[in-house]
Amino acid sequence: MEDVPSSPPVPPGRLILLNGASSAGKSTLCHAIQTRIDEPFLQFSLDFLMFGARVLPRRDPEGPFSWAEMRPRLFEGYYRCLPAFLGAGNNLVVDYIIETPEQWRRLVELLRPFDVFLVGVHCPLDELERRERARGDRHLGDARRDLLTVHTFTRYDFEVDSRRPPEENSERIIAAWHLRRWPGVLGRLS
Ligand SMILES: Nc1ncnc2c1ncn2[C@@H]1O[C@H](COP(=O)(O)OP(=O)(O)OP(=O)(O)O)[C@@H](O)[C@H]1O
Repeated sequence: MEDVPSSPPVPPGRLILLNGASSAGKSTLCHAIQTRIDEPFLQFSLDFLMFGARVLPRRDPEGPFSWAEMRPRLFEGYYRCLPAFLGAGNNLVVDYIIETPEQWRRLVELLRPFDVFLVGVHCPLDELERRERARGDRHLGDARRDLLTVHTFTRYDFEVDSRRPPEENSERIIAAWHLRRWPGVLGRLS
């Protein structure tokens, strides 16, 4: 029987993962990276499932669905998408707010085999709260709550001060990404 020609194997995609408090400017930075970097990166944010595209049904306190029940399933589903996209050869630029050690452990477990560049996005509380108020689409107090813990779970491959313009920070992140060492911080975690 003749061999059926198969496609050459696709190398896994690379991940640039931005962690910082709500309103730190992560999504803005993801977009700035995407538009400047010299190869395609898909932006894939948990926000796309939470705030857009009618993925979630109603979740006001009176129901009819229990957000407390749905939340861990939604998050776990999102986490599992990341290695799926990377394994299929897609580069990803992702923003995330690490909230608990369990979340971080799960992400490390799923992402350890991949080339991950971990970026801490820092912003002081007064500026976070100014942005939070100006946006009007975020719950006031989320940024303050996040800031207490978000940077306590891991070290980073690179860090930025998000008071700097996103154009400047994205250029710095891209330059550092090109010079990254292997494995990165996430890959060196046990
Ligand atoms: N460097 C910056 N200087 C001033 N404002 C900024 C800067 N970066 C982002 N912003 C503004 O801050 C707000 C929040 O930005 P963005 O949506 O990127 O934050 P985020 O970290 O992704 O937030 P969330 O996690 O809540 O989705 C937006 O109104 C954005 O225009």
